[in-house]
Formats: sequence, structure tokens, C-alpha cells
Amino acid sequence: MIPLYHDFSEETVLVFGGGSVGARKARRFAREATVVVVSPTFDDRFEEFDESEQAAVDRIRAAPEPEAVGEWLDRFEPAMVVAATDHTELNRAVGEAADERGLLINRTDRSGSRDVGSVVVPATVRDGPVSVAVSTGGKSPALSRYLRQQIETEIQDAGAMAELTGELRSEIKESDYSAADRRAAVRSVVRSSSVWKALHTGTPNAEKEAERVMAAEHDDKGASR
Ligand SMILES: C[C@@]1(CC(=O)O)c2cc3[nH]c(cc4nc(cc5[nH]c(cc(n2)[C@H]1CCC(=O)O)[C@@](C)(CC(=O)O)[C@@H]5CCC(=O)O)C(CC(=O)O)=C4CCC(=O)O)c(CCC(=O)O)c3CC(=O)O
Ligand SMILES: NC(=O)C1=CN([C@@H]2O[C@H](COP(=O)(O)OP(=O)(O)OC[C@H]3O[C@@H](n4cnc5c(N)ncnc54)[C@H](O)[C@@H]3O)[C@@H](O)[C@H]2O)C=CC1
Repeated sequence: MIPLYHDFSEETVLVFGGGSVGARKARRFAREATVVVVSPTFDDRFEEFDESEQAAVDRIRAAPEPEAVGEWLDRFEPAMVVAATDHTELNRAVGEAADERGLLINRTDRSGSRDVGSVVVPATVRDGPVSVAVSTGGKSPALSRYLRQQIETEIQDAGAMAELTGELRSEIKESDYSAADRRAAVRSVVRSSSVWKALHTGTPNAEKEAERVMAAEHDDKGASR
């Protein structure tokens, strides 16, 4: 399996099953998508959603039979469907109906090899625009979760570093740096312990420090030519 990132803004994600797993997936996709959850019962976790999550998640109380699943997909035209019920036949019908319509499908009750369009939801860590996704190929979701917790501390302030180097990249694109010098300059900043330190301590001079590191790298290169 090969990880890709998918933009769900302006899209609908349709979840079948309002148990603990349905709640977790609904919350995950509510970050970007409009989420519709169809289920006869809803777990208490739905009550713990914050305001923006509540606003993005519609709950519909219904218990469709497997033959009726296609109608729900046609009604909401989702980009992705999540099968998260405890009803295997229904989850299978959701998978088939999504496949017939060429929609992405997440079978939460399955691991192992998958058909085209059948996707796995990884454990995800975020810091601003930076995200790290972990999957064990379905072998051990608990390990994905554990590794996600470890990575959380590793990527502290990576979001601020992404913003900072994003700006510097645009600036030096306008300058007379060669492509090779540009790469070396940005690399020197993301590897710089002094820039990371400035970001960790929240001092306002991270940008100045980054510019200093870049200029030193540029001078070094100039000197060696
Ligand atoms: C294939 C996959 C399909 C998918 O859902 O996309 C899948 C399938 C299954 N999970 C099961 C169980 C558990 N899942 C979790 C947790 C998570 N599961 C997630 C993803 C995935 N789970 C996909 C593969 C990811 C990968 O490749 O690693 C995470 C990462 C993302 C998320 O769901 O948001 C989220 C952690 C999020 C976080 O914390 O960051 C825990 C841990 C816990 O709850 O503490 C347990 C109990 C412990 C255990 O079993 O390991 C079962 C058995 C059910 C049963 O026994 O009935 C199946 C079905 C089967 O294996 O057949
Ligand atoms: N991918 C993952 O991370 C995990 C997946 N699982 C799998 O996910 C399934 C669900 O797990 P939980 O949420 O813990 O179970 P749960 O029992 O808490 O929730 C199941 C939900 O499905 C609903 N449901 C039943 N029939 C339905 C129908 N016809 N249409 C719509 N909704 C219906 C129930 O009302 C309930 O809200 C399990 O069967 C298991 O195979 C379990 C744990 C983790």
C-alpha cells in the first residue's frame, strides 16, 4: 500500500454505523468534509465533539438493509464511504455499492489486501500544515496508535518550520540564487539546530536566524567555487 494525501474540503463522507469506530472516523473527516452518519444508535462519543465537529457532522437515525445502501450513496453522492457497522453483511453491501459507483471505500472491519479504491485510515499526527501518517498495513492498528503518540513529540514546531521555510522559498525564488543554491539554502535551515531552538522557545527571531543560516550557507558555497 502506498500513502497519498487527499483533499476532502467541499466533499461529503458518508459513514454507516454510529458506534465508537463510526464516531472516530466521523471526527477525523469532519476536519475537512461534511460528514453524514447513518445509524440506528449513536455512541456517547458523538456528544463529546467540539462545536465545529458538531457543525460538520449530520446524524441520520436509520438502519438500512443491505439492498438499500445504494440509494443512500446516490442521495448523498459522497467522495468516500465508511463501513463501520457491526453488521458484516451491511458492511459488505456498502463496499460493493461504493465499488460499483467508483467511490473510495474504507472497510473498518477488514485488514489485509484490498481492492482498488479500498482505503485504510492511518494514525495521523499534525502540526500546522505538517502531517505524518502511520499504517502497519492493517497488521497492528494498536502499534499505529503507539507510534503516532511517539511521533507527536518528534514533530513539535514542524508546522512553524514549514511556514517559515515556505516563505523563505518564495523569497529566494525571486532572488538570483541558482536552483542548486536554493536547495542547499532551504536544506540548511530545516537542519539548523539554532532555528529549531528559536521555534521551540517561541522567540521572535527565528526568521532572522534562518536568514543568517541561509546567508552563511550561500557565502560558504560562494567561497568554495
Ligand atoms: C485496516 C484498518 C481499517 C481502517 O479502519 O481504516 C483497521 C482495522 C481494524 N482495526 C481494529 C482494531 C483496532 N483499531 C484501533 C485503532 C485504530 N485503527 C486505525 C486504523 C485501521 N484499523 C486500519 C489499519 C491501520 C494500520 O494499517 O495500522 C487507526 C490507526 C486510525 C483510525 O481508525 O482513526 C486507529 C488508531 C488511531 C490513533 O489512535 O491515532 C485499535 C486501538 C485502540 O482502539 O486503542 C484497535 C484495537 C487493538 C487492535 O486490534 O490492534 C480491528 C479489529 C476489530 C475487532 O477485533 O473486531 C480491525 C479490523 C481487522 O483487523 O480485521
Ligand atoms: N477500524 C478500526 O479501527 C476498528 C474496527 N472495528 C470494526 O468496526 C466495527 C464497529 O465497531 P464499533 O464501532 O466498536 O461497534 P459498535 O457496536 O459500537 O457500533 C456499531 C454501530 O453500527 C450500527 N448499525 C448496526 N446496524 C446498522 C445498519 N443497518 N445501518 C447503519 N448502522 C448500523 C449500530 O447501531 C452501532 O451504532 C466492528 O464490527 C469491528 O469489526 C473495531 C474496532 C476498531
